[in-house]
Amino acid sequence: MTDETWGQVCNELQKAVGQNNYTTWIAPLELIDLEDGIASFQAPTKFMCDWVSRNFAEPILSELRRAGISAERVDISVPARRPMNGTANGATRPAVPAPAPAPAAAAKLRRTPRPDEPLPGAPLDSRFTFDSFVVGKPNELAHAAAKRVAEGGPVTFNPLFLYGGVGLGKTHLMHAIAHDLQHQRPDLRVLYLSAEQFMYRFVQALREKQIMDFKEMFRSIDVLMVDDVQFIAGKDSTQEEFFHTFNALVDQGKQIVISADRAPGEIKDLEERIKSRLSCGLVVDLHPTDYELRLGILQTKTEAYKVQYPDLQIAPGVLEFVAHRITSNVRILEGALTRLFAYASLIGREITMDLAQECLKDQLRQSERKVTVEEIQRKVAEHYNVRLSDLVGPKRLRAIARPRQVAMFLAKSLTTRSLPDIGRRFGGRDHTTIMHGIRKIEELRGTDSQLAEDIELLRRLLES
Ligand SMILES: Nc1ncnc2c1ncn2[C@@H]1O[C@H](COP(=O)(O)OP(=O)(O)OP(=O)(O)O)[C@@H](O)[C@H]1O
Repeated sequence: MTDETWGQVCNELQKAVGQNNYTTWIAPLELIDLEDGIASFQAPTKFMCDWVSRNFAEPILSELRRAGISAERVDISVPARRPMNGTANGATRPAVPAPAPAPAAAAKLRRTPRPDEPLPGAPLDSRFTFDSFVVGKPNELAHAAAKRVAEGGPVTFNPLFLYGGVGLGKTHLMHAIAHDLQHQRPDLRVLYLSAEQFMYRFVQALREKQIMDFKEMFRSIDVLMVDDVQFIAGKDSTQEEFFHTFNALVDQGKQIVISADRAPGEIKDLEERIKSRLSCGLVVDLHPTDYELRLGILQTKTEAYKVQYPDLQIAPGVLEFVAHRITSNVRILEGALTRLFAYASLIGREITMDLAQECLKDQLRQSERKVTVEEIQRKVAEHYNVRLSDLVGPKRLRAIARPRQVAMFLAKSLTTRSLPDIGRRFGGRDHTTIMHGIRKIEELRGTDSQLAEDIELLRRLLES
């Protein structure tokens, strides 16, 4: 392949993967060879080699093919280094030594990274923008805080700590911040990476004796975003380095955004000093989705699908049904919608309620509540600070009777147990007593907002 053809392939790749990804991941590659359908490249580091192989091999192959080059496989390696003490720990060596890079390339690979070089973070998902993020009660604070950071103005809270369960939009918001900053403040050096990648790069820098480069690179960043920070818990030297990086950046007034699956204080095996540093800024919880947010997300994504499948009709009530029944997280909700559209387009039928039930039966079964009456009793007793034995016992004091009725109400609405069955689990009460308890709560819920809140909170706790 001529340099000119490779240049054209690069131009196309730039369009396909985006400027940022291209500069960070593709530009540093050195094309070494193209033989027997194998396109061989060298990458400056092992990390880069793994990342590009995993994420960019496909686009490279398809652009090569579009340029008329028959390529079956992309092979990326790092330049062979002379082992310091025999072979590296059990590492297998390639059967054929990797070709030596051209002198210019070798010089490039050994050069110490300078602060003005592109940052080796993780690629950003172009779909994760503020425009595509649906805002509702459970995520409005997180969204507002992320928007503030994305303006790139003076740092008002540091760090911004976003936490919440799986698939609730933490990564989406972080990518959205990075996209906006790239657009509005191209002068800022923004780095997004997962805590796992932070560790990987740190360990690699230690191994390659490039720890000063590592420190210098991380301290040159204006906005650092680290996803899933719980990953570094229990990893002592990574935590130590993270702590120093964090402090150095905060001292320089640089913005930090962190995400985790739980609040800083609740991350097990994370050093106390890190917990307290992480709690210093704004800590925001992404709550589990509620019905309105799920419906909003489904409606927004359906609009996009209608462009893709203009002939498909969706019957009234289907989105409401899905929003009602699939409550686990947004990733699963999105998966259900994708499946629905793909299925309907394959069989060429309107998306009706029947079709949705048929097509999503596995997802619906999985999300069926499996909460037990005993669990409900335990949680209610905890919440109202009464003894479990009292909750199911005979005492008639209001302070116990009311929580008992709440537990009966939740048992009826969250399980499939019959009234006599529930009665048996409440100390052998008659089914009419259970019915009376449920009615009482239904009635009070309309007038007593505290009670309504308690029930909503308990329901969420039990369903999460
Ligand atoms: N409010 C929202 N509006 C639109 N899409 C959303 C919203 N919340 C989440 N999503 C989508 O749900 C999927 C999962 O979100 P994301 O990857 O950000 O979750 P996460 O909180 O980082 O979870 P994890 O901890 O598992 O990585 C993504 O496709 C994302 O675009």
